[in-house]
Amino acid sequence: MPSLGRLHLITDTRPGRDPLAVLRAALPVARAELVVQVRVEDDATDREAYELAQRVVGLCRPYGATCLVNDRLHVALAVAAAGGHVGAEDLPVAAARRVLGAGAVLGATAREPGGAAAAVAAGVTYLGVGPCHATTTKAGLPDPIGPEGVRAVAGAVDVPVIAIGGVTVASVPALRAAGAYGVAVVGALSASPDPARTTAELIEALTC
Ligand SMILES: Cc1ncc(COP(=O)(O)OP(=O)(O)O)c(N)n1
Ligand SMILES: Cc1nc(C(=O)O)sc1CCOP(=O)(O)O
Ligand SMILES: [Mg+2]
Repeated sequence: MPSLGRLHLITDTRPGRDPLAVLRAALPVARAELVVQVRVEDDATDREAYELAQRVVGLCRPYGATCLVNDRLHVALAVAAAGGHVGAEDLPVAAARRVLGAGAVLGATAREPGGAAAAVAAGVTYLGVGPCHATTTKAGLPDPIGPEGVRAVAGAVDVPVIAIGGVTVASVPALRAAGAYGVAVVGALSASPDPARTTAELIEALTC
């Protein structure tokens, strides 16, 4: 399995957003360091998810970037994505691993060390850990765990920890210092007036 990219861009498919424009700006900058997670709204159809994921796979290929699909693992298989991401309301990790196969990239959400260790034992490639900071992108999340919450998880597992939730360029150093291997962002890129520049800043903060 190739090494995991450090910058995870999660597609923002809320009304008025243009996830493919953001992706086109980020790809030439981040290249193989970019992991794109196709995440659609809950009320999106499988056909919509499939068509978006197909386009993302095609855009990622020339840059060696990785495409994952959130929740809908049948869509991941259908577009030959590199893998998928699951959380507490999705398929259990062991089942997701069986669906995707041994060679796939499989991420799972973890919010504390116990859940993280269980996900590792069940076969994840990486963990999405958060919410690190307050976010307006997703409702219904628990209170932010901050860098200290990331530190607790990172210290308990031996897979890459991807910090998520309210992550900005400014918050990356503290998250890295806490043991995060990389970060996942929605708003930091989709709301940026200059996504290419913000990508460069995120990559610099993640790799310096
Ligand atoms: C990298 C990463 N971490 C966490 C999540 C959240 O997944 P989940 O808890 O399943 O919530 P939804 O994204 O499905 O609403 C993620 N997607 N990516
Ligand atoms: C989809 C998602 N999952 C989270 C979690 O903590 O499980 S936080 C989140 C949204 C991240 O968006 P932004 O970068 O705009 O804060
Ligand atoms: Mg999910």
